Amino acid sequence: MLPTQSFLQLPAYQQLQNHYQQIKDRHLRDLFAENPKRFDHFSLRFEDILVDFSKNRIDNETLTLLRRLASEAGLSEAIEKMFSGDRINATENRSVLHVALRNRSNSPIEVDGKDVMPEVNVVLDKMKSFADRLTSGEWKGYTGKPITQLVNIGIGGSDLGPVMVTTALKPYAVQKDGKPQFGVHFVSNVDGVHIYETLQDLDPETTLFMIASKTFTTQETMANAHSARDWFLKHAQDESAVAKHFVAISTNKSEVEKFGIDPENMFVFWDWVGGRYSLWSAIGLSIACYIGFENFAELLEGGHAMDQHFKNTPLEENIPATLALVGIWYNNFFGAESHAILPYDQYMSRFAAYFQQGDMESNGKSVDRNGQPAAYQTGPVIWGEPGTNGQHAFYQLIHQGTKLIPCDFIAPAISHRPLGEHHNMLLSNFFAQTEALMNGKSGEEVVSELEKSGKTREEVELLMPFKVFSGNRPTNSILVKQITPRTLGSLIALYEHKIFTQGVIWNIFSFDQWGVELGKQLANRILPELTDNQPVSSHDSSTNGLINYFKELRRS
Ligand SMILES: O=P(O)(O)OC[C@H]1O[C@H](O)[C@@H](O)[C@@H](O)[C@@H]1O
Repeated sequence: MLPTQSFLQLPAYQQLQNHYQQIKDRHLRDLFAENPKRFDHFSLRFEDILVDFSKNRIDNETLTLLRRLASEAGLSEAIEKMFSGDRINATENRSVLHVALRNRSNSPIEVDGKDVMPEVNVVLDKMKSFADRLTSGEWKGYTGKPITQLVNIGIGGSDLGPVMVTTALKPYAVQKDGKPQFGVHFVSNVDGVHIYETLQDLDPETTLFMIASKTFTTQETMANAHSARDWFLKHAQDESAVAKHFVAISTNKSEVEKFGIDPENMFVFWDWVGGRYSLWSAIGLSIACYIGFENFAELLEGGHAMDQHFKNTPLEENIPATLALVGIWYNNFFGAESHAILPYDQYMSRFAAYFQQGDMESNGKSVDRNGQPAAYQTGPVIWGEPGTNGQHAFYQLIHQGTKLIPCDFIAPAISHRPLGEHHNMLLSNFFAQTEALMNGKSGEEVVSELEKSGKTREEVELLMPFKVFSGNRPTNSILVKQITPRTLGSLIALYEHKIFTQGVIWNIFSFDQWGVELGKQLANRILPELTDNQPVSSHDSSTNGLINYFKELRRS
């Protein structure tokens, strides 16, 4: 690995620190008053997606310096390396090519001198033909009935993407008799409750399990897959029936065979696809079956279009880079520790959860690419819920709490389920929230409001401080025409590239995830200790105490 320059040593970092001193006390209200064209200057469009980042505590100088930071960190070289198959995931010695999975131009992308596109296309064709056979009813269960229920068994990257996309694109589900043709279910947690509850309403004759695991060794997924197989065989009583009801999605052929899944029913992907970037690969099989392959291809198209934008657009107009830089501004200069993603679309209810993995597993790192401790903040805590639910839960803290929480508000102009005034009501909240967060409400405004409502002078004085909103709380607004497969593909890719850009600037490796290993190792060590009721003494006093109390409780 070549030594890389620390984030803190980038010349623009120092300049930004000085600039921060000038801007930190400026109020967004004043920035807007000074520049009536602020929206025009600080918003970007991509197809029908509008990204308004004008309600941020930035001016032209901020953006100039942030862009300089990106250039000094070598962002364009890094983009070039990713797209050309360089092994940028250095700690695992792997290329990072989710962009190849959605490379609809089909231009060659090489890993070690070999174009990966032909094999990508072979798998896409296999997915298409499988989805078509399920939909047409040609693929039948062991008693000759067509499949009606799909169960994806996977966790992390082999679960969250398909969950999020099938939820977001439910209006595109393949229809039969006026209803989605397939029920789609996701089992991830090793808690037996998850598989138990899922199987309750399923009929083994019409259920198809997709065992999704890059490694095919993940404890949770293997446990759930074996329980599903046991449940299935209890009914089918015939091993040969498994082939009609279990398919595998993995990079690990030998483990798939060991499990007993016919290699014919295996959909492969490659080590250059990171788990949290894998919904575009065969991991998206449940998506392709549920919404139909044409719509899945549209999702890929949308992702590809955003890839082209990211790769070919100068920093001044580059949407993922701009959102990344604005995020760095708060994370590293204002000291913001978290970032909220707030979709005003019920179908997008899992979007924030999806990017909890996407962002936090990628950029939750404290060692830089030189192997040195990163003496600065890296990835933020990502969280969020759909609007308007969040408003009645945690927005209090965003509006009046002591923490600065930059937020992304996302909304479609057109609802898939227009119903009376619902969508206008939803969108009025979307617009109102970012306005309120920006402007706040001053002491004078509160006093005049209270006086108008007939409060006494004493009451006004008492209440005033609690009703003041300081405002100056930053937001991005992302407004799209409608959440279509293409738009969703672009939005996902937008966030992926935002994460990538931030990782480059923080000089960290965004595509490994060593931090998930230790807990797994220790759980494997503890599991055999739980088989009997003998007290344990091999751990620290807290862990011993907990294990021993657990044994006592289950015995009594
Ligand atoms: O697909 P697999 O191999 O079952 O891994 C599932 C998940 O395991 C770990 O938590 C991490 O490595 C994740 O990135 C991954 O998505």
